[in-house]
Amino acid sequence: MISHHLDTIKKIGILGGTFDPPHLGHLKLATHFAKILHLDELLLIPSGEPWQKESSITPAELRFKMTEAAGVDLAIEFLQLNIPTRISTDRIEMNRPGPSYTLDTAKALRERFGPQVNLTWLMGADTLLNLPTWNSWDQLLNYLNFAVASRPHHSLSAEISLEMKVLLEKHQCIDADALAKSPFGRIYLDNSLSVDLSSTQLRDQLKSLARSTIASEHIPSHALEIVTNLDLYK
Ligand SMILES: Nc1ncnc2c1ncn2[C@@H]1O[C@H](COP(=O)(O)OP(=O)(O)OP(=O)(O)O)[C@@H](O)[C@H]1O
Ligand SMILES: O=C(O)c1ccc[n+]([C@@H]2O[C@H](COP(=O)([O-])O)[C@@H](O)[C@H]2O)c1
Repeated sequence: MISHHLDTIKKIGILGGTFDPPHLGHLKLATHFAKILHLDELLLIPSGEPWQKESSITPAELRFKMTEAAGVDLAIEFLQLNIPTRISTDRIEMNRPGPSYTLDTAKALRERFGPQVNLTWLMGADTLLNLPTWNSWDQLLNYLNFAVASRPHHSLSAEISLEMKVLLEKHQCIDADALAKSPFGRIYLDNSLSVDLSSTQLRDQLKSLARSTIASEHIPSHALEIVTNLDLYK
């Protein structure tokens, strides 16, 4: 009876990022969590004003277009893998003026979807390590769960701060199912991903002569079309 009720709770995953540009690391993260968390929906949310990034980032509208295009590649992958999660790219942070604070987004999504749904913010290990620098970070778990994927060069065990240890002691759950049962307030650490890719590395590679060969292996094809057509990152 109880488990039947829990199975009917809607599960929404959120992948926020600068996406400058989107890459296969983002797609693998999304695919992995869509599968193991049995997500009904996945929102890709390009940050409007990523206040911790350099000022030289690509304009938000172009990053949105690339993210939306990457969403098409992701949808094709989901179809091939029989993952029923619906994907959308959301303007919520682009429509809000000022620095993009995740807490504002979390509150707005909670309003939009209601108190019952499972809202889970997907992230790589680097993001969890950086969390204590975010605006009002200690309030985020009142609205969201966190699903955290391992990422090369960002070791949680080696780099974790004392405040993050305290947070994990209080909120960490043992498996993906436990997280899926709670609308907010849980952290699940997952060790199965190891994708050695970053947007920074790709932007550097796109400046080089071997631009097209390198990029096509690591940037989803519809997003790469925009990069190529607009000659981005040269
Ligand atoms: N290779 C990866 N493995 C696991 N998580 C990743 C990977 N790449 C990005 N992510 C996660 O995706 C989210 C959005 O990342 P973002 O758009 O900043 O990409 P990035 O590659 O980290 O960019 P940059 O190199 O510009 O910092 C973050 O939570 C980040 O941890
Ligand atoms: O809320 C904050 O202060 C905050 C600070 C840094 C990053 N974030 C969010 O974290 C997500 C990943 O960020 P980034 O910088 O790795 O692209 C993205 O959705 C950002 O808006 C949020």
